[in-house]
Amino acid sequence: MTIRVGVLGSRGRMGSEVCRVVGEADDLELVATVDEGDDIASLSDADAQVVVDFTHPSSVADNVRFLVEHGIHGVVGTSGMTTEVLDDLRTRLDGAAGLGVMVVPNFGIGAVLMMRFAAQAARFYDSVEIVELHHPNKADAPSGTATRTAQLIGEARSAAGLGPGPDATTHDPDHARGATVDGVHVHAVRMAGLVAHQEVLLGSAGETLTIRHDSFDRASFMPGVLLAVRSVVSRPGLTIGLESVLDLD
Ligand SMILES: NC(=O)C1=CN([C@@H]2O[C@H](COP(=O)(O)OP(=O)(O)OC[C@H]3O[C@@H](n4cnc5c(N)ncnc54)[C@H](OP(=O)(O)O)[C@@H]3O)[C@@H](O)[C@H]2O)C=CC1
Ligand SMILES: O=C(O)C1=N[C@H](C(=O)O)C[C@H](O)C1
Repeated sequence: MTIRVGVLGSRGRMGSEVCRVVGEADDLELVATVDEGDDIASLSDADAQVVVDFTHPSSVADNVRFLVEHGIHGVVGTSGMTTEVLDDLRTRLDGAAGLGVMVVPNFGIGAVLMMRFAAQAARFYDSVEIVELHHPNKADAPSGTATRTAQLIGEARSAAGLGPGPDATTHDPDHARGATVDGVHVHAVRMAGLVAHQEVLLGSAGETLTIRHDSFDRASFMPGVLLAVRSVVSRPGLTIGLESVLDLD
């Protein structure tokens, strides 16, 4: 059975790639494309079954609400879905039998593994910090991937009974120590020439471990996007990340 797919943010860096790979897939049909200024109703008018969102952190929550209200499955790559928005979405999906939304902080298979490895390593180290590095056109900081990684590390550290890492800083008027997400320092670099990269640095007496992932091309995200599009139709409710469809859970 062919899945009817719509794309939100279709003229953007990610959305345009998604349109291309969906168009090339034998089991998917691109039925609607929407970008800034277009009417979102064209997604429901075209009877899209699954819509992929790569828009902007300021619009993604409203977009997903539209999808749920119209009985359309969602695959969300856009960053900036807060805990409050996710909780609200979970509640809405509870009342929408059979409908699924996947919110995926990073579709790169290597990035999913990096997050998993970082969470596994977290309990063995006193210190952990994240450095995320992106192209300079990125709107938000820290990245969705870094935020998710920090949450997973924070959960692993609390489950292991670990408190904050050692840090004698008492004076940091310009926030040189970066943002703090779930107790983990996150540093954001924006630089011409980059696409999407992240290092997780872990340290204890006499050693460090660095886990690094690099997306050099947006092609790296496409297998994960296609996997989510094909999976979401049989995954009711809210799914966060690709881990469960990759059998990592
Ligand atoms: N999960 C993942 O693996 C990945 C996630 N991302 C995330 O995806 C998002 C998009 O990234 P990227 O493609 O680089 O960004 P772009 O700015 O290149 O693309 C976003 C597109 O969406 C359009 N847009 C903005 N608001 C709306 C709206 N309300 N309805 C329809 N279209 C809209 C923009 O139009 P205009 O330019 O006119 O505003 C633009 O064409 C970001 O949040 C980014 O972090 C990116 C890569 C991978
Ligand atoms: O804006 C990007 O480019 C990316 N955004 C996502 C994020 O915020 O983590 C995923 C990836 O890092 C690329």
